[in-house]
Amino acid sequence: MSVVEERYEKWVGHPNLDPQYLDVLKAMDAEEKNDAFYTLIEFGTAGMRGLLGPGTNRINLHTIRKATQGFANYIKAHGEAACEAGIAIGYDNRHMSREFAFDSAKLLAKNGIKSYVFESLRPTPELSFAVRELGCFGGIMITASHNPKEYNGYKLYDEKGCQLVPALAAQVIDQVNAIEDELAIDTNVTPEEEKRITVIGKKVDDSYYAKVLGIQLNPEVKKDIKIVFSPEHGTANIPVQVVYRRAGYHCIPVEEQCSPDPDFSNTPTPNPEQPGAYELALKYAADNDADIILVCDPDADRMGVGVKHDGEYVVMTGNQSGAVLLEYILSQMEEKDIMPSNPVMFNTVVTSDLGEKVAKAHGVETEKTLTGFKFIGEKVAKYEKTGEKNYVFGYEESYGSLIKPFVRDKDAPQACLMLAEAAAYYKEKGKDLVDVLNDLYAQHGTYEESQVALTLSGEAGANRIKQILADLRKDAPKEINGTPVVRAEDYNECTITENGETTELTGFTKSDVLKYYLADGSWIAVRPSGTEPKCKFYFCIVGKDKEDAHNKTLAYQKAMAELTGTAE
Ligand SMILES: O=P(O)(O)OC[C@H]1O[C@H](O)[C@H](O)[C@@H](O)[C@@H]1O
Repeated sequence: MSVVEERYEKWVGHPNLDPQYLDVLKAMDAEEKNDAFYTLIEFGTAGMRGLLGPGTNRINLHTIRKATQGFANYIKAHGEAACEAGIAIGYDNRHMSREFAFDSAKLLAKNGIKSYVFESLRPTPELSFAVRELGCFGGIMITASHNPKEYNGYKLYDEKGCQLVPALAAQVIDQVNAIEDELAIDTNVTPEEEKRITVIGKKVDDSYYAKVLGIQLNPEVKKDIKIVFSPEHGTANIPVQVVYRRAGYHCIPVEEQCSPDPDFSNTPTPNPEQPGAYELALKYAADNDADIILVCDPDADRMGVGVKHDGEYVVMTGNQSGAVLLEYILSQMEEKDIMPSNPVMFNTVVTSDLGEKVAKAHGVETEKTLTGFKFIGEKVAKYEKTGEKNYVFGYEESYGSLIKPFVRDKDAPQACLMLAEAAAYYKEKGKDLVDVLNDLYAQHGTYEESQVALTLSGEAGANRIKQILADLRKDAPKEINGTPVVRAEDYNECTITENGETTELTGFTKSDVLKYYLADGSWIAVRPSGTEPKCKFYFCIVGKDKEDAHNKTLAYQKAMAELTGTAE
């Protein structure tokens, strides 16, 4: 019997299989079976994420229990104090999120570990906040963030409110892998054990909202702006609306997308990276003559921005909104003379260079990390301890940013408040946020950042993605679209190749990323997504003007597609 068959038979025949899964298992065809069982679901960029359904490669009660039992063993290995400090647990609006959260709490309770579970859905950043606010040993967030409705996921946090970085995740994974039978784990608790579970809500909310309101740099700014806001059926709804109300901003919610809905019924996609997320908000904006549009992903760690500019709405990329936020924050810090000593800003190796230039112009150093806000969270905690550098901002191209590090993950409620403040501030000066971006281009060069993400699902897709990277390694491009590659970085082999010489690339955990710097100041990077079945190509292209940058982008995109055999 093949491994797939063996695993499948074990699940179908197991007395502990949760009844909801039996019919689905029985109805699987060969391909579905293979996909559900060919591997064991793994931890990626942001924890464990996958399709909902039965199988070892799926998110379901049994794989979640296996992960939680592994986490419980890891907590117990840290002693009684860790079990007493307990784990904060949050969840979003997705199918099974609440069930997974309370099921995990019960399993922790059976293991003698306390937990603090939110009474209803909450943002990922609030969970990160709650970990430290409640003095917990760690946290669990049940969410698949921006993925489609068929997905769910499991993010783990350490006691600093930061998602587990690879070195810590590896310790948990060892514990998880040591569990042989995920179906044997049961979560029935005695009344005595159940006392270890505490339901939390308003008190933590109020502390979090107070902190969010505290980030304002110009609370007295004239709040003469209209904001259309969509939580995309997710967790941002209440927090963002409360924060706006308390701060005095006029926010027009996209009513159809405010109710928590696991099917995301009234939005084509809840992902601010995709145009569909803005469709309804754009209609609201036009009807209400709004100044800005803000949309958050379901777990409220990402924010997408639309801006009315010359009578039209322009949707910004994460690189653009990040650069604008950065410019606003740094310029205000300077103006108010509150820039800390040794200021540092964080972004990632696939974030546009524009941010680094903006930071430099304000005397702020940039440190780059791999993709995954956990790496930024880790640095925040490190520098807070050493006092060596002072955090001023962190963001990624994937629409996530963090203004103040009382949260150690991306925080959309904070970003929504600061973006509104920036819009109001510049409006008083006769500018919109696209004008601010254009000023940055004029000062630092015109950039066009884009991403081509190829969806390659299942085992075959995963292999294809590996092959694309392997082929690029085997036959490294010397030029792309006729422009010489002047430097190549391989984050897996840890090498830099420049002027025919290869040196060591240090400072990063090994990761399957390739980055090519071109003679015209542009760069292109390739990596597999760690949250979705996608191969991502990133383009950061510099041009003489917008048209030039755009034409070059199209040419580079075509050249990369040809080079990797991925042209349609
Ligand atoms: O490119 P991926 O591996 O899919 O990751 C894209 C993004 O996913 C999540 O939102 C993470 O929290 C981010 O830190 C990351 O940038």
